[in-house]
Amino acid sequence: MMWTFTKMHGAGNDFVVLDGMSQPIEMTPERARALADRHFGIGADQVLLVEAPSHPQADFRYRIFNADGGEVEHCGNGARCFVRFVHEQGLSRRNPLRAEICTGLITLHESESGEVSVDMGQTRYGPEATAFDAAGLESEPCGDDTLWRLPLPEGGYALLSLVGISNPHAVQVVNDVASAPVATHGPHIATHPRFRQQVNAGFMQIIDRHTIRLRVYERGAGETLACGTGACAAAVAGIRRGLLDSPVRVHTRGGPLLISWQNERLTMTGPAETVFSGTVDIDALVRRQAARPQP
Ligand SMILES: N[C@H](CCC[C@H](N)C(=O)O)C(=O)O
Repeated sequence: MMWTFTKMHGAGNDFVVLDGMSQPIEMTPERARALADRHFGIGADQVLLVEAPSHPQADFRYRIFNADGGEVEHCGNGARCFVRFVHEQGLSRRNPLRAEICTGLITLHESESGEVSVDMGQTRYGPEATAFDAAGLESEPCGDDTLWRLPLPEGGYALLSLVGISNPHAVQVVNDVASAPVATHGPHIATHPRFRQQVNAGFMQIIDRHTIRLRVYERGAGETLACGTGACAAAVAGIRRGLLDSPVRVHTRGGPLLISWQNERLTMTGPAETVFSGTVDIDALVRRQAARPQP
């Protein structure tokens, strides 16, 4: 079966975007993995699927699949690309758009300059918001936040803020993101059994009260050049810890994002880029990848 797709990115976090309105698309973990594979497929951090909504007030349903094939709750950079895609493909001229995600509705607005602002929906905190098993674990208060001491393989512990932006985040402060142990502590935290649904592991460096640098080891994708929900989680954690004030400019390896958090309303603003479009024989792609010799 031939699928038309568009390759896009938001601050370097890249996506395969599919219009499930004009073509019959049934997404499976195998198909998402095959599309996202950077050597045998198209290559992306996530696959985004645009569908007709089931919520009466939504314009579209917006589904997100990580490179490992898992369907997840939210993707901030993807949301900006989603609204650009809908407008570019002529699926709707509405602006702002209302998209249905698993926890409700988010509102997206594309400005004349091409920047996109997203009302990121609900923000929650703590173990309940991140499916974290805190039993028997030490914690410490920090401003309005609670920091959890997650033991590290080499001894010591990571001091984590737990934030839900519909998807789960564990954020820590580091002295220097460039030298932070993202490649080792990232997967340790992201796949730690205490996180029953795994977690996105954020490493933020405080520059001043309105500026941070951030790296995120993403659940189901590994380190990405940018993570929109991760930028939101880091800004919220920093504000709750008393280290930051809204708005927060978040410098990621793929570019800057602006996060505003006022009266519990969380807004992210940033770029969305279309790279190319194409067609792919999805069944042949999955078949070829299934036939690959195992190392
Ligand atoms: N890896 C995330 C989904 C993508 C989030 C990120 N790409 C963003 O821009 O928010 C998760 O498993 O919750």
